[in-house]
Amino acid sequence: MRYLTAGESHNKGLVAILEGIPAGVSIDENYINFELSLRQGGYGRGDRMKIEKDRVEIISGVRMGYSIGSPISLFIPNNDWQNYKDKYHQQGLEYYTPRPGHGDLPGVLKYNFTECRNVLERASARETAVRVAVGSICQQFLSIFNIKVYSYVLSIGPVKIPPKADDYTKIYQSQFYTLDKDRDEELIELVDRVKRDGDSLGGVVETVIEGLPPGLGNYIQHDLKLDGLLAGEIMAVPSVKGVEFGLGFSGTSLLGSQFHDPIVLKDGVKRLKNNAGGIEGGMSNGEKIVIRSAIKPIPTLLKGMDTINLKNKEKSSTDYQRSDVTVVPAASVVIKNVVAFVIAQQFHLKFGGDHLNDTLKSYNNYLKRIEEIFYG
Ligand SMILES: Cc1cc2nc3c(=O)[nH]c(=O)nc-3n(C[C@H](O)[C@H](O)[C@H](O)COP(=O)(O)O)c2cc1C
Ligand SMILES: C=C(O[C@@H]1CC(C(=O)O)=C[C@@H](OP(=O)(O)O)[C@H]1O)C(=O)O
Repeated sequence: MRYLTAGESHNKGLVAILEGIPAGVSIDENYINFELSLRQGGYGRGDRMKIEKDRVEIISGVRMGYSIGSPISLFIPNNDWQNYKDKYHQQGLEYYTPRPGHGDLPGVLKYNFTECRNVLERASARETAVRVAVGSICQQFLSIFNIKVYSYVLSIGPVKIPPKADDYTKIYQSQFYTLDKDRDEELIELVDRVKRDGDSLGGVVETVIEGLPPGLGNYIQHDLKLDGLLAGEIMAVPSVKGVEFGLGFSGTSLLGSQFHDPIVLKDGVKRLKNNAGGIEGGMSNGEKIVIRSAIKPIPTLLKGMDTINLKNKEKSSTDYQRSDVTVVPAASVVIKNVVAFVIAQQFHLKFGGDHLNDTLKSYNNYLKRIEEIFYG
């Protein structure tokens, strides 16, 4: 299973081709659109989100609501194209002040451009919309096997907002940790203050994968390891600067006897705790996979940052049009969906099947074989 995307932030729209979903999977366009709307939300988004109303058009690979095994191609229009179409292919959109933290400077140097427009159009996280569409198809495939992926915000800037017990129902239903006006008052004040100051915020997202069998990924080769594959795909989300599994960095101060998770037989092989975060030796071990991702603050700042103007090579401040102040909630939706892609890919690699029924048969045989190891 693989996918590619194309599209620029202010051009006509975004495209993806997802290959490898077996035939016979029910594909609900409304669910894709629901996930797209979640990605657009979250406190701290900027004015661009008032222009866009992301909806997917499925161009191929689905007939009468079911996948047919052919590549699934997707299109999401950019509404902002209406404001750009007269000037997009003309002079006048040049951007000469590369923003620290964005792709502007390395992109310009790499491609021998004289200004940043070509870089920022594609480096923009606008492209994550179509990755969410891909991932939400993968989620629909995984849900047939009762595998769930969800993400929520743990903190924004210095303010911690870990979900309380009740919140998990909300997370399951909307698959998203919406900010609550009363409970998250401190956070809302923080975002408002930082916005007034012309600055931006990052934060931490947690992602959980539930219902995975043991044995996805592989220990036999470096590029087959599940944690490596997940980390690579998550790190490729714009703004993500760190990924940890289970206890991650905080586990480094523990002794081995405290860190590792004892194995017991209780309705199957289980662990008494999950410090490993569900992955050992590059394979799922049957426990929940728990991942935390660090999201850096947004690079485009109203108050500007020191830079060099590429036109006259003089010291300058970055130019500002508009920007998000924080995208931690939106990033949580993107991360959930890129994770869903990796899990669907690895699941299908292990169990195969051109038609869903073949995948189901192979999966059930595997579960039976594992059960027989312990219960005959
Ligand atoms: C959903 C989402 C929206 C974003 N919105 C903005 C934005 O409005 N302005 C901005 O400068 N960066 C924004 N970013 C972050 C940049 O895209 C990102 O920092 C940049 O592409 C550089 O990549 P890197 O942070 O991975 O190094 C956003 C990121 C995400 C995930
Ligand atoms: C359009 C989206 O995010 C954009 C990502 C982004 C960036 O630099 O990454 C910059 C902003 O775009 P603009 O400069 O047009 O306001 C964000 O709005 C989106 O998430 O759909």
